[in-house]
Amino acid sequence: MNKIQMQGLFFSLLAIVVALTSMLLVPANPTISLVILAALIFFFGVPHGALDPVFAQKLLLLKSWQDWTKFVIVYLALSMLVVFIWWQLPLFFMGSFLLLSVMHFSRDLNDQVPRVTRVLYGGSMIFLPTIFHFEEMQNLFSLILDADAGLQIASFLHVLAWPWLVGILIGIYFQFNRGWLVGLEILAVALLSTLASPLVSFTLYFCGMHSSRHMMRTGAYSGLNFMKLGLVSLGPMLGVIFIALLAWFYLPELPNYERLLRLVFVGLAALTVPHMLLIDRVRYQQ
Ligand SMILES: CC1=C(/C=C/C(C)=C/C=C/C(C)=C/C=C/C=C(C)/C=C/C=C(C)/C=C/C2=C(C)CCCC2(C)C)C(C)(C)CCC1
Ligand SMILES: [Fe+2]
Repeated sequence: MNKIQMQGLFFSLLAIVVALTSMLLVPANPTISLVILAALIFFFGVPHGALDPVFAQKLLLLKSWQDWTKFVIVYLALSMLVVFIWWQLPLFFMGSFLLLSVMHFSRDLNDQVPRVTRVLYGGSMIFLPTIFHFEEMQNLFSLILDADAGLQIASFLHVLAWPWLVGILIGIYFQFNRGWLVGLEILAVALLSTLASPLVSFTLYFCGMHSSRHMMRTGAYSGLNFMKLGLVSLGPMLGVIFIALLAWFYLPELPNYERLLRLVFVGLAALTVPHMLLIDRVRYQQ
């Protein structure tokens, strides 16, 4: 079993345990839970994007400091454009963000898995929570956008959730026949997103699967060891802290829960666009 397979196995077992025990957990104070989840996302999820310079250097052939400056400006401009769209066209913003996320998450699985199964896997984090946690999902989307848009998005996801579940169960069945471990990974993500509360399931998936796997692949792609990858990510992580502090003060005066929720999800959406544009190219050139 190679390192990626071990990561997949470890994540799957943890996700299944969390999914099955999540019903027994007593609901905690929402603001404190959100602070803990946001910290986990920051320390274990965001660093996978902070490694984007590794890909940028190889793919865009960045050499001089002028090249790097241009890269940083374009990256920041794309992120700012996303924030502008959230502000002006909330429904369009969320629809596109969710669609891009499905495509982005589907790349956790390797190319040997049929595309339709990968897409079903990538969307499970987004569609399946509306089956048993509709109200919580509606509430979260309403806080990030507004009450109207929140209801529309959650209802749309809810309509597709059952067919999505049936589709993914069929995908899991076929995948188990091809290779049990990938089948187990898909099953774990499907169980986690259906049963656990949406923010817990997203955080565990994002840190334990999406981000961990991407960081391991980045190590293999670049040949850099853990220490060197840490050094590469330091600059972008400091950049993110700086931008997050600025954003916190510019966000309108809202209750802390709402403010933090917006910071996390609008922030992730803003970073997703340049991050995806870069990571997509890696796929095509490999
Ligand atoms: C390099 C660079 C940098 C940095 C960067 C970074 C650090 C990145 C990162 C990136 C990242 C980090 C990415 C991420 C992604 C993410 C995603 C893709 C997500 C998704 C999500 C979702 C889809 C969700 C959903 C939901 C909601 C919204 C609500 C509730 C429920 C749920 C959960 C379902 C800077 C800017 C400094 C500068 C320039 C250069
Ligand atoms: Fe990513």
